[in-house]
Amino acid sequence: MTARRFQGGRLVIASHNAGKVREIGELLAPFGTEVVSAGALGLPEPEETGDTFVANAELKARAAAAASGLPSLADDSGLAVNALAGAPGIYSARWAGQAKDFAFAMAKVQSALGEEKDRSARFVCALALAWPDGHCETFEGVVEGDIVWPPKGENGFGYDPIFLPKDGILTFGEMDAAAKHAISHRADAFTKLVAACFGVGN
Ligand SMILES: O=c1nc[nH]c2c1ncn2[C@H]1C[C@H](O)[C@@H](COP(=O)(O)OP(=O)(O)OP(=O)(O)O)O1
Ligand SMILES: [Mg+2]
Repeated sequence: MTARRFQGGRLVIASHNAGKVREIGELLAPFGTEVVSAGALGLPEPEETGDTFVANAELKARAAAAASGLPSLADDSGLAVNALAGAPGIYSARWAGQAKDFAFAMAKVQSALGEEKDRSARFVCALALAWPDGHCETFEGVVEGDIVWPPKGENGFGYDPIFLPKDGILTFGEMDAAAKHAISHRADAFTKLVAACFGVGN
């Protein structure tokens, strides 16, 4: 099955996370797509009742497309730590609580790991592009790495200061945007989305 192509016009970024909205804008910049965020349109933040990243991305994209009447792109992502059986996983945002306190969420990851030797983890990103008629395309990306402590760097968002990508020397929190986009889970998912829905001749 070939994917449905994005035909141009306005695209809703169906996220209420400013860090994500910024990164998605940077990743879409080369395509000249006119974007508007869910927040700017005053769209509600749907409850994330899915039990996978893909299910939650689909649910957010479909809700935004139905409410706005525009194609909508959602991102559901998170940090999965191997020694914690994949936690916080789809609960990554919820670990930061109502206050969205990621210093607290990062400390929770570190204390859950304790003396554990296996600090391997991955960031996962599911992207869903939904149209107002209910059609939806989904893509997944991943980046492998390790949890480090203490947190390092002021760049990025969320758990970036404790994520050291495999074979890297800087955490995502220390990298500039371009360096993160060269390897991130979000950029990996984007490459697949672009090839399927924005590419020439499919
Ligand atoms: O590149 C990343 N660098 C650091 N942390 C990250 C990243 N990508 C996801 N994360 C963490 C933090 C985020 O809060 C959570 C996603 O949770 P998730 O529900 O998908 O997003 P969200 O609630 O923050 O915004 P929204 O649902 O409106 O898009 O995983
Ligand atoms: Mg969310």
